[in-house]
Order: sequence, then C-alpha cells, then structure tokens
Amino acid sequence: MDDPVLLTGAGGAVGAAILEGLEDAYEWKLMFHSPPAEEPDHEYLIGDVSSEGDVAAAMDGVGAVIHLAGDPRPEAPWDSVLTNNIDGTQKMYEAAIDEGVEKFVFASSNHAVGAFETDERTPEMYRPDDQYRLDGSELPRPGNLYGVSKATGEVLGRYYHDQHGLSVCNIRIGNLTRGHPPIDYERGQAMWLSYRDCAHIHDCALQADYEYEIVYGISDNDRKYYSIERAKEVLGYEPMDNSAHFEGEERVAEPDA
Ligand SMILES: NC(=O)C1=CN([C@@H]2O[C@H](COP(=O)(O)OP(=O)(O)OC[C@H]3O[C@@H](n4cnc5c(N)ncnc54)[C@H](O)[C@@H]3O)[C@@H](O)[C@H]2O)C=CC1
Ligand SMILES: O=C1O[C@H](COP(=O)(O)O)[C@@H](O)[C@H](O)[C@H]1O
Repeated sequence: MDDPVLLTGAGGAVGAAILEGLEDAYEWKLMFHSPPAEEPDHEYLIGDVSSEGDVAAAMDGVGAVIHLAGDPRPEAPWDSVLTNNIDGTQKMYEAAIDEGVEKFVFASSNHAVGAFETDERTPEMYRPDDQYRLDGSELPRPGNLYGVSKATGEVLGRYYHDQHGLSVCNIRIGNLTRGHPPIDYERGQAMWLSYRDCAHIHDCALQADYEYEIVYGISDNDRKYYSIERAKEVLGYEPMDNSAHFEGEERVAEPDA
C-alpha cells in the first residue's frame, strides 16, 4: 500500500492497538473526533464522520481506509448509532468512492450477530468443548440497536462493493482488551482479541486480495463460537494469542511455535 491509509477513530482503543502494532508499516492519516492529548507522529485531522466536508478532507489523497469511528456502546441509543455509525459510515463510503479508494476495512462487531446467543445455547457455547460456530456466512442477527448499526454498515459495504467495485472487509471484532483476556467473563474470553492480533488482522486486511468479506476478529481462543477459518484462508490471518493461555491477568502458557 503506497498511498496513505486513513484511520478513523484513531483516538480509541482499537485505533491504539492498530497504531501500536503497525506504526511504521504504513503512511497513516489519522482522524480524531477531538484534539488528541499528544501531538501524533502522523498526519492527522479533527473531524466528524457525519460531516460531508470533514469526511472529504479526511479521504483526500488516501488509498485505503480503516473505519473505526462510531459509538461503540452496545447500549447506545438509536439517535447516536443512526448519526455516528450508520450515517457516518455511508458518508465514508461515498467519499471513498469519490476518491477512488481501493480498500475499505470496516469495524463491525460481535453484536451484529449477538442474538445467536440464545438461552438454549448459552453458556455452553462459550466453552471449549462446544462445537457451535458462526462463520460469517450467516445472516446478521443483532441483539441491540448498536448491533443493527453494525449489520447496516456491513450491508452498506456490500452495496458499495457491488456498485463501485472497491474491496470491502468487515471485521466482526470480538472483545479487545489490553494485556490479558477479560476476567470472570466467559463470553469475553471466547471472543477475546489481543492487541497484537488486532493489529495483525487489520494489517492482513490491508494486504490481502479480496472482493467482499465478513470475517471474525478474535484471537485463537480454545473457547470460541466464531470461526476464524475465513480470516485465515482469505486474509492470511495467523493469530498469536489464546485466552486459554491466561489465568486471570497472568500468562501461564506461550503461543505454539
Ligand atoms: N473495542 C472492542 O472490543 C470492539 C470495538 N468495535 C468497534 O470498533 C470501533 C472502535 O471501537 P473502540 O476503539 O473500542 O471505541 P472507542 O470509543 O475507544 O473509539 C471510537 C472513536 O471514534 C470516535 N468517534 C465517535 N463518533 C465519531 C464521529 N461521529 N466522528 C468521528 N469520530 C467519532 C471517538 O471519539 C473515539 O475516539 C467501533 O466502531 C466499535 O463499534 C467492535 C467490536 C468490539
Ligand atoms: O462491539 C463491541 O463489543 C465488545 C464486546 O461486547 P460485550 O457486550 O461483551 O462487552 C464491547 O466491549 C465493545 O464496547 C463493543 O464496541
């Protein structure tokens, strides 16, 4: 990727994981919602993804996009997800088409399919011996309006890919936590995404060749109900981490060589 990569939501947790892992791998153009506490080492701008003018300025001169900006709260109200997540993502796609961007990586979420976790399936589906898997080919099944907004972002990508040909990768991110998996939270351990695996899967999504993809962004956890086979096959994703390698905050096993 020779042209700069636009990273929206650069000031957030996922943005931090990506920048920590891939700081020198790309020429970054960062978009923040409010001024960052420290002066970034990369080109940046302040803007709102629901503003056509801000988005056009952000997109100017970039060859690829990682779109993270939005309201990440599972309990977010409709007004917020409508503006920040749905309208913001549609404006990002329009501007990407106008700019001739090649690749668009969208931060989707486990909550786009949260309602597959029925009373009958849980908590067994969170456990290592359970064989239930979602693989990205299933229809969205959100359990909240935030999940609806993420499913809508995926469908917007489908539309802009089919009509305009840009490559789109939707990463249904699990639960990103720094340093160790969530503690005393089986669901979170089953969908843990470590910081370095987060950076790696986004790197893969910038490098690989594909048309339109939906993949799960989790580490290679023994507990899992999301298949990572599609991410491995299409993107070349090779996760390093596994929530089973931790007891609480402490790492008790190393990744397989
Ligand atoms: N952290 C996680 O485990 C997961 C995150 N995601 C998704 O990844 C993305 C990033 O999430 P996090 O970094 O955790 O959230 P975060 O809240 O730490 O970062 C989101 C960033 O987007 C910015 N933002 C919000 N609305 C904006 C707008 N209208 N215009 C411009 N910027 C705006 C915020 O200022 C913030 O810096 C979100 O889209 C979220 O839905 C999906 C699944 C799991
Ligand atoms: O999409 C997201 O998912 C993670 C995990 O969901 P949770 O309901 O198990 O906490 C969430 O932490 C994050 O805020 C959200 O953006």
